[in-house]
Amino acid sequence: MNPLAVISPAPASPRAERATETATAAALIAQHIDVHLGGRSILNDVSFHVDSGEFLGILGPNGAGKTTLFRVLLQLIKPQSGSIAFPRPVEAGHTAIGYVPQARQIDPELPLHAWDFVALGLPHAIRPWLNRRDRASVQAALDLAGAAQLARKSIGRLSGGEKQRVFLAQALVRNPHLLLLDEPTSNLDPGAQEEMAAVIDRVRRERNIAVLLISHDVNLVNRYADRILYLTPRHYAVGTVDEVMQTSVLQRLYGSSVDVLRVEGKLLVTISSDPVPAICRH
Ligand SMILES: Nc1ncnc2c1ncn2[C@@H]1O[C@H](COP(=O)(O)OP(=O)(O)OP(=O)(O)O)[C@@H](O)[C@H]1O
Repeated sequence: MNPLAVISPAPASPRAERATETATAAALIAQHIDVHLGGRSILNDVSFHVDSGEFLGILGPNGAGKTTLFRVLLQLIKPQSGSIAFPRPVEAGHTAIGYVPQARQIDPELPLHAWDFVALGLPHAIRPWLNRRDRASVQAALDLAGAAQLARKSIGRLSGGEKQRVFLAQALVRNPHLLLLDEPTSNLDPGAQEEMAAVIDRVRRERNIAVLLISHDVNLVNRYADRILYLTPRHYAVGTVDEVMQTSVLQRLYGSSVDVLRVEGKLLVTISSDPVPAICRH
């Protein structure tokens, strides 16, 4: 197994050394993150890094702590222990993180064009006018997200896939080094999921943005992610899809009988239960 693929808990020092080795290209280094909420351990000694321009897929069952991890990275939750570093210096006109939260609800009657919705992501959006540079930033973000043709449409009237592009544009408007995307393809049909993932992949390549994308679709992630972080309530693994999506690795993560099958080039995860194995929703 690649030495970057780790199962928690693991000895502390080798991981710390690896994080230091990758510091030059890293957009994010998280080390030994522990989070307790409501008296429960949610994240247990989680360490990983993401390089600039890298696509890290985040998988795991409901309640594993994926969104909690994003909230930690956004500094909305302070971990009980551990450290987070964003090694890339944030130049003028850039920001460290762009974020698209999970399942954002928009009133269908909201009288706001997609263009204005993206402008709300600017640092000084609440003012009577936008200057030329602000307007250029909004247009560039819409172009990058493949949403330019939606600019003058009401945000509430857009389809699910169109809205996701506009959400992505808003997250891009301040030129982030890191994009946190919480299930941006959920509730989309397979074609729209594929389109959205392809747009995200293009964005990170063109702009050298590190992408962290939470998804329950291992096959979608498999097509685009350089590596995955697989979280379960007690343990985690990080590495390439081939390294992590193995029966032996998932059995250690889940602590139960799990099978990873490859059927016609697609990954299928089943949790064995009597009498019929259940297909696992990550
Ligand atoms: N503020 C809080 N106080 C107590 N428990 C919390 C809090 N926030 C989240 N949790 C719990 O932490 C666990 C992880 O939640 P989280 O939303 O991070 O999971 P997730 O992996 O993103 O799940 P899903 O795939 O369903 O979105 C859940 O059991 C949740 O109930």
